[in-house]
Amino acid sequence: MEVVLHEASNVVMSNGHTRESDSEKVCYKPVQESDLVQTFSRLPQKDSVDVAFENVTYTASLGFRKGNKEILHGIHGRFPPGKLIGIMGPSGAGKSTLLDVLSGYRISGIGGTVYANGLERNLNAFRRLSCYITQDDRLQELLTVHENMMIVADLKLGSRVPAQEKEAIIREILETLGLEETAETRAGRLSGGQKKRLSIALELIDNPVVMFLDEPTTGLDSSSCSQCVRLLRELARQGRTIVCTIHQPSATLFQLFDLVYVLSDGNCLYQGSTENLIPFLEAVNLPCPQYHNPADFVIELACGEYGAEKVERMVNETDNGRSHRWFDKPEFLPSLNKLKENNKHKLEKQKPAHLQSTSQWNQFKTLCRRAFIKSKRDVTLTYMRIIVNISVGLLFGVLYWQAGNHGGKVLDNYNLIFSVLMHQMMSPMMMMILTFPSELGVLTKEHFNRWYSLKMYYASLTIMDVPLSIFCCILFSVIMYWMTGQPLEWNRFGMFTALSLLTVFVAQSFGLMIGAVFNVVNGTFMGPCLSVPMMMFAGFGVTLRDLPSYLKWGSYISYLRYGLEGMVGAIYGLDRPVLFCPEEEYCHYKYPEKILAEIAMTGDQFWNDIIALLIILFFLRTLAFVLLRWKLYSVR
Ligand SMILES: Nc1ncnc2c1ncn2[C@@H]1O[C@H](COP(=O)(O)OP(=O)(O)OP(=O)(O)O)[C@@H](O)[C@H]1O
Repeated sequence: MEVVLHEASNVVMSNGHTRESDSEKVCYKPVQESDLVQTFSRLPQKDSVDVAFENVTYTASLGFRKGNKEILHGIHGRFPPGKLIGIMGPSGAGKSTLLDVLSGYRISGIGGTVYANGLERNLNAFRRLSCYITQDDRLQELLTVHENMMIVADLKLGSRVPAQEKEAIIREILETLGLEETAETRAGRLSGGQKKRLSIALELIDNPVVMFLDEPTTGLDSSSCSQCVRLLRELARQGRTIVCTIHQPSATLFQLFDLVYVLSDGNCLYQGSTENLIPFLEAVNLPCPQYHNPADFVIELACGEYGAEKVERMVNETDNGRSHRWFDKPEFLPSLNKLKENNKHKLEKQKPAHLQSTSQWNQFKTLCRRAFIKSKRDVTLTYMRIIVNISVGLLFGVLYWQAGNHGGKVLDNYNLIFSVLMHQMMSPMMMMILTFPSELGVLTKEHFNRWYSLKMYYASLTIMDVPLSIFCCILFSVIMYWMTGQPLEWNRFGMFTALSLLTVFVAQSFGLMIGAVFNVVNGTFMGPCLSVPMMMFAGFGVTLRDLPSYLKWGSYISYLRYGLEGMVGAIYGLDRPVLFCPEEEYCHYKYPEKILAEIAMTGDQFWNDIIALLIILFFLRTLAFVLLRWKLYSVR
């Protein structure tokens, strides 16, 4: 399929005239059954959507006792299908906020009504037809363009579409977007314009009929900007409603938009066709100076450079977006009531459905596959984890050489057990705190665009790390256990390793909980800070017997306490015989019961410790999920 990017149909001249080019001019017509998105023949076909909004307000909370701030002040608007619509305005005018409200990304602090085809928007149904492309391209940079597309095809189309058909869909989209040459290039190595096109391509897989794009041209050079806007225009021509915010477009870029919606400080200054902007300015007695880019001029007006009274005049003329007078052929614009009549029967047929298009199992499988490819591509962290575990194991081995079977080195061995716990706690926890926050941006975008449910993302995140964690833990335990001369009995080694592994999993969950809530800087501070009480209550410095009664609760919630108690039991419990002691030495703790009594442990609590660690693990994993969910929704 060829790349077909039409030239602009009308060129706006600064004298207010428009020059018609040879491409077809699209008029508004009522949305009907036949208004299907025709291009991308292989994609699921859907009806076009006419988006309208009335009296929309958005009030942001400024924080505890700081009150609220109204950002959008009861604006109205109409975004018909088949049009490329640009939301323009100076910085801080409320463009992104309006886009967030219309796309359904913002869910709190909103007033007014948003309509889809004349019917009050049902948020979930609307989200199934739309997508949101963020300003920063949150892509899987380690995956190639084709892999990215295939993963999304698997997530969105599932197994009901055969692999061959998916390949054909991907090829069609990549060719249309001019990305076929880069199919085998990693997303991280693409140019800015290519990344933007890939972001669009990924969303096109399930053929959304409404596309919201936040500043798609930011960071692109003029030729990539124009290529990107032309592409959006072409996608709009296929029946989609494409709404994007745009900062200050050049005259060439401006003319590519069909409709513009100009905001100034949360009010609508102008709503209408691009070519009607100049006549509109003349009508409000603010003619655009000759040879001046009308887009620049209207932004200058919106900034208040020519006085607040002029802004008010324009807001009054458009009736804050209620007026459709400046649309191209407004007489063809169907009324909301008419749209409602035409689409009422669809509302009745609507069945509640999941936001995601495929089964949970399919999402889980695909996310695991993606995580596997990513870990194969970037093996640095994997190697580092293996190397750290080998090095620390060797270091402990050398430092505490054969301390485990020596009656004179029991206290050293006790210190070693605590150090092992420190190692098993700190590295997994810090790894999660440092890596997880960088995933949040991508997760927010993909989750909002309904690629997968949070549950399945979380399940794949939990499962995918298990094999490497087990491998690293066993590797470390074997080296350290053997070199430090711990009792060479399978059951003791098994108990020791099981407790190490559970400590690793609990620490990972603890790190995930912190990483889900805090950014890297705050998390790096909070992680070790919150770990200090865990160490204090582990029974290492102050034995559990000597803990003041009012602090006893601390020992029940410290997961290190169960790790320490269990490991000491595995090494010195189970009726271990008298330890080796050279004749010339005095070995105070050569009877294992003596050390157990000294540190107030019985050595037979293994199963209790395992159960306690499992309960803590379950609790922390659940809490981390709840916090992650809260984090994802709190920003909205
Ligand atoms: N959650 C919030 N709390 C407080 N103020 C907010 C919040 N969200 C947005 N604002 C304010 O609302 C105004 C509009 O913000 P918005 O991001 O929509 O502007 P914009 O037109 O997209 O600007 P830019 O082009 O610079 O991105 C700004 O003054 C911003 O500071």
